Amino acid sequence: MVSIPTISLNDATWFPELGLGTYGLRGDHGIAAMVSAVESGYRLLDTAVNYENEAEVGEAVRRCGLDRDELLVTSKIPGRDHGFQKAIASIERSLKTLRLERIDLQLIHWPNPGVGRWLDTWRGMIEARERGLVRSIGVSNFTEQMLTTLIDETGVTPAVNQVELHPYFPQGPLRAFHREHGIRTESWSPLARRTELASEAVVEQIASGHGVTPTQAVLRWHVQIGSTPIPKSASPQRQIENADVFGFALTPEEVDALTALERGRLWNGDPNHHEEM
Ligand SMILES: NC(=O)C1=CN([C@@H]2O[C@H](COP(=O)(O)OP(=O)(O)OC[C@H]3O[C@@H](n4cnc5c(N)ncnc54)[C@H](OP(=O)(O)O)[C@@H]3O)[C@@H](O)[C@H]2O)C=CC1
Ligand SMILES: O=C(O)C(=O)[C@@H](O)[C@H](O)C(=O)CO
Repeated sequence: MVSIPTISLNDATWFPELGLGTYGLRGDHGIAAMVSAVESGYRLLDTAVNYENEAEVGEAVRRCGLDRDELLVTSKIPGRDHGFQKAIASIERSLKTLRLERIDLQLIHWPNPGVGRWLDTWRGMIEARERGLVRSIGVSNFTEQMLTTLIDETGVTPAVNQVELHPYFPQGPLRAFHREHGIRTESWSPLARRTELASEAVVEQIASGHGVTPTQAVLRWHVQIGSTPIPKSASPQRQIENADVFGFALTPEEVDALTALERGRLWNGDPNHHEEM
């Protein structure tokens, strides 16, 4: 079993330095994959209303037999549920589907600028936290400008911003903003969804120097730039490989060499334009 270290979020709750993405993990196979991840040491399961697997995530939490307080579940409000009351109702539906009494980290999945209600949605999440439905609140795919508005208008700083982040899109300016405001960065598609990243010469070279796999070198890079990666894997073996990145360290030069792979977003997901209902 791998021991995954934790950090403190800006609301003084704990948060792991690495978690499990669950997009595409559904049905009995999905539950088994999540349970095996928890048995390997994962303590954070990342879901969303739109993944249509909250029922499976809740079942995995119950089946793995750990004390509920030892596990964190993240879910995300979709664009169709934006608005103050609609956000609260969305969270209540998620709790019902999960069959859990609390969501540990609730995020706004995408700002959906065309809907134009992310600020009201944030206010709804603040209310949901006050009612004890969720423990921590954060956002996903928010820009510096949007984060500034949330903070200025409500006085509540998101605990987390989960964004596309990998060596091809290292998000330097956004990470600097997060650091300045005490927002934890979380990396989605941390392996760039297994595009050619793992076979980049520089990744292979760094990995072989440490006696680890290219995937482990990439995940270690996330840890060292201060972002929590949530790699998805359905395979128990690959889950262990992905989590086993806390026994070696990249040099600052190696971190920089991976960051230098930057070439931009891999998908058409600019939060200023992307709409996802
Ligand atoms: N907030 C947002 O807007 C978004 C959030 N997310 C979240 O981020 C999570 C992770 O991102 P995702 O897009 O899934 O992409 P990842 O970068 O995590 O890549 C997942 C792919 O890599 C493969 N893989 C995983 N580990 C290994 C390994 N060690 N060796 C070889 N192949 C491997 C997986 O296959 P296999 O399962 O067979 O191992 C899968 O095909 C999602 O599951 C979701 O929870 C994702 C997109 C957007
Ligand atoms: O997986 C998620 O959480 C998403 O939001 C995806 O739809 C993501 O936006 C995507 O796949 C973009 O191509």
